[in-house]
Formats: sequence, structure tokens, C-alpha cells
Amino acid sequence: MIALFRLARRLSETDRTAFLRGLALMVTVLVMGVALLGLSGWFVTAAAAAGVAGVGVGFDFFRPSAGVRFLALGRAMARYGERLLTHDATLRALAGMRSAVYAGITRLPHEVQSRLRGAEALNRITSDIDALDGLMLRLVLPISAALAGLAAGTLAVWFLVTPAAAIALALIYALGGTLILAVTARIAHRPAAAAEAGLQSLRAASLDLMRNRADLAVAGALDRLTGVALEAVNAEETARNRLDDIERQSSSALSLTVGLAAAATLYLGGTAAEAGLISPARAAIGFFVALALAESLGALRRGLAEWGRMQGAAERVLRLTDTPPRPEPAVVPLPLPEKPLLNVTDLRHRRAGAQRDSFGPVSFTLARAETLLITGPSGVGKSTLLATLAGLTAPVSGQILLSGVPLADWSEELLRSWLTLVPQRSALMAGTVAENLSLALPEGQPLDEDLLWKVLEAVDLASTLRAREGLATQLGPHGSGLSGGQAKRLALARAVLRRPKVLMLDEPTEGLDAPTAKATLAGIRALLPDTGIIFVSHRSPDADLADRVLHLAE
Ligand SMILES: Nc1ncnc2c1ncn2[C@@H]1O[C@H](COP(=O)(O)OP(=O)(O)OP(=O)(O)O)[C@@H](O)[C@H]1O
Repeated sequence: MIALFRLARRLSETDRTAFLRGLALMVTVLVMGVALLGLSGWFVTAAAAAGVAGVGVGFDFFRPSAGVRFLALGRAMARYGERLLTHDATLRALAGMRSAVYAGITRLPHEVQSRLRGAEALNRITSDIDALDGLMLRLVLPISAALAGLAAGTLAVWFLVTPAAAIALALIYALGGTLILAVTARIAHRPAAAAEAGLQSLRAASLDLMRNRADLAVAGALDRLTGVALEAVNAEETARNRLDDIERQSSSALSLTVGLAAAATLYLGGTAAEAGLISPARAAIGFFVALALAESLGALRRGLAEWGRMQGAAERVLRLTDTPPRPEPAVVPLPLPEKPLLNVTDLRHRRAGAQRDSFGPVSFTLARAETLLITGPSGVGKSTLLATLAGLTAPVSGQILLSGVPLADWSEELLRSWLTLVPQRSALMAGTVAENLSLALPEGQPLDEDLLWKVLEAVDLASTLRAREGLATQLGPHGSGLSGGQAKRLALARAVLRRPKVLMLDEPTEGLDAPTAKATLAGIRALLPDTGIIFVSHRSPDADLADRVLHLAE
């Protein structure tokens, strides 16, 4: 509930004027609707009464019928303006919220980001934000307009019919409407949340299916996992059917409330007319106003049925938009060129909840222009050591000095310009080779094709690409369209383009034959003569490519 309030405030703050104008038009639509039915009711009754009394010739048909036309047309125009204003403001506010979610994700600690699955992030940015489009349009604005409309209708009935009819109208609408809508919101909460959860698991299952379909087909698991996706479809459909039932039931209950309010105002107005306190035509106004106010409740029905969906989405979205800024050191100390590039002392790492250390204690130094090979059995913590050195995960003890300055004292921006890591499974994107390479360059820097070819030569990939469409060679998702070894070398080329002072490579020679591996590492070294290079490898011939070897033991 608090999350919904906070989010509604944030959305409305993006363009308060547009939302206020939209609300004013929404109230105008309601009030004009109430006036239209009230006037029509009065007109029909008064005209009939004039006919019965035989004074029809003197009855003024023109002004009331002009009023009816004005209200009908004005209402349509106000509705059009209201839709334009509120939908435009809502869509702009949601677009801003999407950017805020993106920004929040990028501020998350690296470890949390690496656990955030692609499908999950996609759900936050699309499904959750979409769920919130009803918050202003189907809840906040209609509730405010309904209250204003009820107040206006009650006042009109008070002065034109009788105070008793006005009180009955306000009480029945306020109590009946609140009760029905509250019950609707309550019983719809669970199915609405289940429908949203079903939709989100369907997206996640579909993405997994599409991404891994070849592996799943080979493992004979494609049908089973398609079954899991279909279960999500069924769960979503069952929850939606339940929501439809609830909406229908609440619709019937609201019709009863409207009927009761109309009957009460008709009875009280009729009694007053019988007593000669008001004319029968004025008594009819109460009845028609009660009918016209039904519109205000109807608009809320759907919003309240979606309450559960919006609430969960609001909580998840706020968790991301409110991600605290990354801690940046207050004073950035200057690197000390006389110190070793890296000085690592008694470094130990353990994941939260793990029974034993991922690695450590480890101590070593890395000089400028030095190449260090890290070896060790699978699972001993080589990749985790590289991630720790790159500042992507924090050690439990020990120290890392980069050019004499503790790693934690480096600003994120400076650290990334000094130090680059190419992980085991490096992310290439769908797009051209040039687009993939340019990710390494500062934003807006023009592409220097000669430089790109130079790094591609260094990783022994230039001749392969020249035989295709060169830098314009198109890659599919995750770099598909290149062999595993070629994709790896393209990722290496991208890292070299950044010209880091420390370059860390996780299994750079995996998937390469011995001569290509040798040529690639030699090419990188030739382009980056002063860089300290750390690389992880299982292959014993790779020891010849390093100045020193650090063996991690279990
Ligand atoms: N995200 C993770 N969550 C929990 N444990 C993890 C995670 N990633 C790795 N581990 C565990 O941490 C330990 C070290 O993993 P790491 O990937 O660093 O080993 P490695 O030496 O690089 O292995 P390999 O040579 O097979 O790549 C392993 O026991 C692994 O199971």
C-alpha cells in the first residue's frame, strides 16, 4: 500500500500540471454526465407534467434541449481532452520510471547484478512498469474524480431535491461503493498477483527455452521444459478467469448499489413532491443523478481488481529505483608509479553462506610489462580471484594494492580505465563486429578503422573477418556467427582496445589450437608492451607464454 502511494506520488511529480488538468477534466466529465442525466430527467418529467396539465404550448422546450445538447457535446470533448492529457502524462512518467529502473540496476553491487537473470531484469523493466500504467489512470485519478463527482452530485440533490435525498445518496454511494470496492480489491489481490507471476514465469521460461533450445533438444528435455512454460500459461489463464469472475460479481454488486441509491432518492424525492415541497420534475433529478454517478464507480472496478498486480510491481520497481548510489571514495589518492602494478597480500574470499573459502590466502605481485599465469584444478577459485582483483566482489581478508593504492580507494571510473577483465564467457552482442568493438571506446569517440584492424590482427582474427564482410560482419545474439575460439578472440580484441594497465584474461586460450593461442597472446603483448597481464589457463604449454606461474592449490 505504502509502495503504491510512493509510486503514485513519484509518477504524478513528473508532470503535476498535466495530471491536475487531466483530473479537472475527469471531474468535468462526471459532473457533466450527472448534469446531463439530471437535466434530461427533469426535462422529460416536466414536459410530461406540462402535457398532462394542458399547458404544453407555453412550455419552454428550447432552453432545456439546448442545455442537453451542450452537456452531451461538452462531455464528449472533455472526455477526449482528459484521455489525451492523462494518457500522455502517464506514458511519459512510465518512460522516466523505466530509465530509473535501468539506472538502479546499474548501481547494484556487481555481485547482485551478476545474479540478476536476464529474464528477471526484463520483467522488471517491461512487465512491472506496464502493470503500473493503471495506477494513475485506473486508481488515483478515478478515485479523486469519483469523490469530487459524488460531492457535486450530493450538493445538487441537496439544493434541487431535498437534503434527505442528498444524504441518502451520499451514504449509499459512499458506504456501498467503498465496501464493494474494498472487498473486490481484497479478493482480487491473490489472483491478480498470481496472474502477474504466471506471466513473468512464462517470459522467463520462454527466454530460457529460446536461448538453450539446441542444448535442450540434444538432452531430450525440450518437451519437458515446453511443458513447464505451458504450465505457466495455464496458471496465468486460471488466475485471469478468476479475476474476470470477481469483476463480474463486483459489477453486479455495484449495479445493486446504484439501484438502491436511485430507489432511495426517487422515494424521498417523490414523498417531498407529494407533500408539495418540490415539483415532480425536480423530484426526478435525484433519481437521474443517482444513476449518472454509477459511472464513477464503474471506472474504479478494473483498477481495484488489478490492485494486487500493481502492488507487487510497485514494490519491485521501487527496490530498483531506490538502489543507493555506489560508494565512491571521498578523496581519490594518486597512483604511485614506483610501486608494483599489483601487490596482493593474504587475500581470501568466501561467498555469503558458503562453508569454505573460494580461494586463499593468496599473495603475489605483478610488475609492469609482466605476464603472470594462474593455474590450478577446476573449482579452486581462479575466476573468483580475477573477479576479486577486478573489484567485482569483495575479499573477506587481505589487501589488494593497485599501483600502491588500496583497490577500495579507486573511483569506479578510474579503476575501469586502469583494469580490464575478460571473463570466461564474455558477452558479445547481436550487431556488427565494429559495434561490438566500439563498446570498449569512450562514448561518442569516432571509430578509427585502422586501429580496429590493428587489434584484430593482434588476436589473429583479421584474415577471417576480411574473408567475410570485414568490420560490418553481422553477429547474432551472444556473438553467434563466429566459432567459439573466434568469439573469444573478438572479446580479447575489445579488451585490448581499452589499453588497460592491468589486463586479466580468464581462459583466453580455451578453444584455440596451440599456434593460434601463442600468436594471440604474443599479439596482445606486442600491442600492450607495458601492461601487466594475468591470465588463467589449464593448458601446460601456456606456461611458456608467461613470465611467472602462480599455482592455486585446494
Ligand atoms: N555464483 C556462484 N555462487 C556460488 N558458488 C560459486 C559461484 N561461482 C563459483 N562458485 C564456486 O566457487 C568456487 C570457485 O569457483 P571458480 O569459478 O572461481 O573456480 P575456477 O578455478 O575458476 O574453476 P574452473 O577452472 O572450472 O573455471 C567453486 O567451488 C564454485 O563452485
